Amino acid sequence: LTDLFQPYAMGPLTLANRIVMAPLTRSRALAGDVPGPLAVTYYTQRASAGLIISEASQISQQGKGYAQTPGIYSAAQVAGWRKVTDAVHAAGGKIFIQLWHVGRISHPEFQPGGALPVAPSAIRPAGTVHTSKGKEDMVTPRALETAEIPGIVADYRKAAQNAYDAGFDGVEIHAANGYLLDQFMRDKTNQRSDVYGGSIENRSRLLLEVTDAVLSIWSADRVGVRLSPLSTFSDIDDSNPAPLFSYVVRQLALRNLGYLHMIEGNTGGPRETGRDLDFKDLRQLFPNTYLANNCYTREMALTARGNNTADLIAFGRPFISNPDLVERLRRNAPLNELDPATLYGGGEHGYTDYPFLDHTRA
Ligand SMILES: C=C(C(=O)O)c1ccccc1
Repeated sequence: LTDLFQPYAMGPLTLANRIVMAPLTRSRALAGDVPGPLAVTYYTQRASAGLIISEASQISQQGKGYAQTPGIYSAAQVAGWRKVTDAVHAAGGKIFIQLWHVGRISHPEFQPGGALPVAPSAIRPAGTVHTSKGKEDMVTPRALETAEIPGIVADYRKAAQNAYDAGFDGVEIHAANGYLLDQFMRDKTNQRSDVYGGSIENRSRLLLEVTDAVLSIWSADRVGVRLSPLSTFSDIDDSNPAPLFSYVVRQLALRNLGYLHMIEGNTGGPRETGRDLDFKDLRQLFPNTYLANNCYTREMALTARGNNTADLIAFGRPFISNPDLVERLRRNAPLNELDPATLYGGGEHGYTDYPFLDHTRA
């Protein structure tokens, strides 16, 4: 018998079950990068998740790297998100927002005044970015001055306050998948010689300063951090991830954060990378909730609970095509297939029109 579908106490919150909707970029924000009415429907349809973590939401325009991703730095964005959180709460759900700064994974088209994207060091990422002109190579970013860092920390603090004003139940700091905070932590992208570069302590400094800024707004039990120690997504990597992420997890544990959200393996798969890092070791360092993610199936989630290798399991793509994923997993019912053509951009097709098991619900 499994407890996967039983309530779970996470600090002041009681989650209806141990199934979490992972953050999923859908590129459907409206003008001003405001979540629109379809977002209200989309998240409300999925409110049966024990916890919803919103799509990554940029803390400033500088933190934006993709078309139509929502922000959490303007009054209009806060008002848009308020409609989402009110509707999710009315449906009995719980929702955190993921705070995002893309760093170098961007393009001047998205940047204030057409400026270069910013990063710990001026190292051009391999890969392309979708701009209005189509797929373009990414550019060499500008290395941030040491004096600019406090301003970015302040942007995270303000975004955390905005998240509170927008009615979220908590915030997740996005420190995964090769974006700004990950770029600072990993030595492939951070070759700074100031207090934010070189040693593990220095490369982890920005994440911890951001975490402390968020903790000046939110109680620790409503704050999570997402990490992807072995991911190479967005051309990120580190020469020695085990000691780096052991240090980071210990530091997050000292802050008594509500949860650690771990992408186990390479983002989107494979889970096995052959690298010398054991996620069980990282979990042992963290006393509170461990939220495991990356290609989990129903069987893997049941096994994870059976072996207690994770407290909560986050599902991404399955939640896109199955608004009632929890009920389908509970019944071991068939899952709707994901339509990759409607993952990013567009309107309701592939967003709010996936069917429920009991077809009475639209
Ligand atoms: C925020 C993302 C992440 O964390 O990987 C993302 C962004 C664009 C496409 C897919 C995923």
